[in-house]
Amino acid sequence: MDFLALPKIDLHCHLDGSVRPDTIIDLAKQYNIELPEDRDAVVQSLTVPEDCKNLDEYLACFSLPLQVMQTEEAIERISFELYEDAALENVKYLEVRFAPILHVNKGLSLDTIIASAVKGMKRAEEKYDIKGNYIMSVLRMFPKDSIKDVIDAGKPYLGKGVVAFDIAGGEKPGFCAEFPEYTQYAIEQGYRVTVHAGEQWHGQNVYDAVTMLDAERIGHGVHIQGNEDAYNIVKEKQVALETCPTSNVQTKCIHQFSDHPIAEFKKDGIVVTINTDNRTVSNTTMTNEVKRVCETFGLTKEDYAEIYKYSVESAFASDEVKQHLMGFVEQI
Ligand SMILES: O=c1[nH]cnc2c1ncn2[C@H]1C[C@H](O)[C@@H](CO)O1
Ligand SMILES: [Zn+2]
Repeated sequence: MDFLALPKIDLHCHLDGSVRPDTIIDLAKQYNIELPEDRDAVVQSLTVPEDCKNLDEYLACFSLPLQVMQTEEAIERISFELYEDAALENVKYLEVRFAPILHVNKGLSLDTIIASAVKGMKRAEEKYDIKGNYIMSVLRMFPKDSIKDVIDAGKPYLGKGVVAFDIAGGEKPGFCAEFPEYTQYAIEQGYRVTVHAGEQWHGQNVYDAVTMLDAERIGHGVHIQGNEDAYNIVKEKQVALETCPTSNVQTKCIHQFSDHPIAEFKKDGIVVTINTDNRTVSNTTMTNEVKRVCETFGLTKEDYAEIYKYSVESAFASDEVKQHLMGFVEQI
């Protein structure tokens, strides 16, 4: 298979984890933000170390990108460049997520932050054969008082570049109990819902995210393995798992790539998708993720076509866009 040429879909990609290192350097110089001593050191600070111990250490790599992403121009540019990078490797549809509340440090309003991200995406959609949507993330460890503000700020963009609500950040057992009020509010406003769960070993969080938070998709979800209730509900309800295999190895969600359950899940009728999570932090691309999954687990073109179709079906896109994306299946 020519993995670069294959049509691809990425449903789980963080904006702040997917910034080009050279853009960070450029913007940091412009804004007088202190940088590590040379380009290699910048790349090192943005990319997860080989011996990363857990998700919390992984999340430390977001500090520098977030420092530069505090102006309209920076957010618009980074959004455009992410869609451009994906388009150039034949990603036909990309859902990008980020937490608007992490971009208010220099006084931007939530509206300006969201508008800038959407504007960069629209500019790339005009230039390249790619379509996209944004997902508004909130962080589990942050104070809850701004969550509804984020949901309200994204509402005018629903169907115009924003589609869904997500809960991200470090994962603790039982976190879902704190969030039904917020996912319910998001659903009432017209958002779709996806939740990061079952990434740091807590399969029960996946069950809770589906039953308590009405999550339609789950970010990662790897740890349904070992939790019968979680496994069964994901299978029965055909909840799509947004798996991000390279990231899962780095955060120690799994031990090594060949231990990833994606192929086993697929064989058993679970809806699996292949995604990047963070192109820069995880030092990956969709081409790399699809190649590694297909080669490690001996997946055929037909297997990949099925996974591609799962991604189309579970995308938070309009029917028109889904139909357009289905048109690429024959290129697989
Ligand atoms: O894989 C992840 N799990 C949980 N949280 C994550 C992951 N990747 C990124 N994040 C967090 C850090 C970012 O600052 C935030 C919004 O994109 O989402
Ligand atoms: Zn993620």
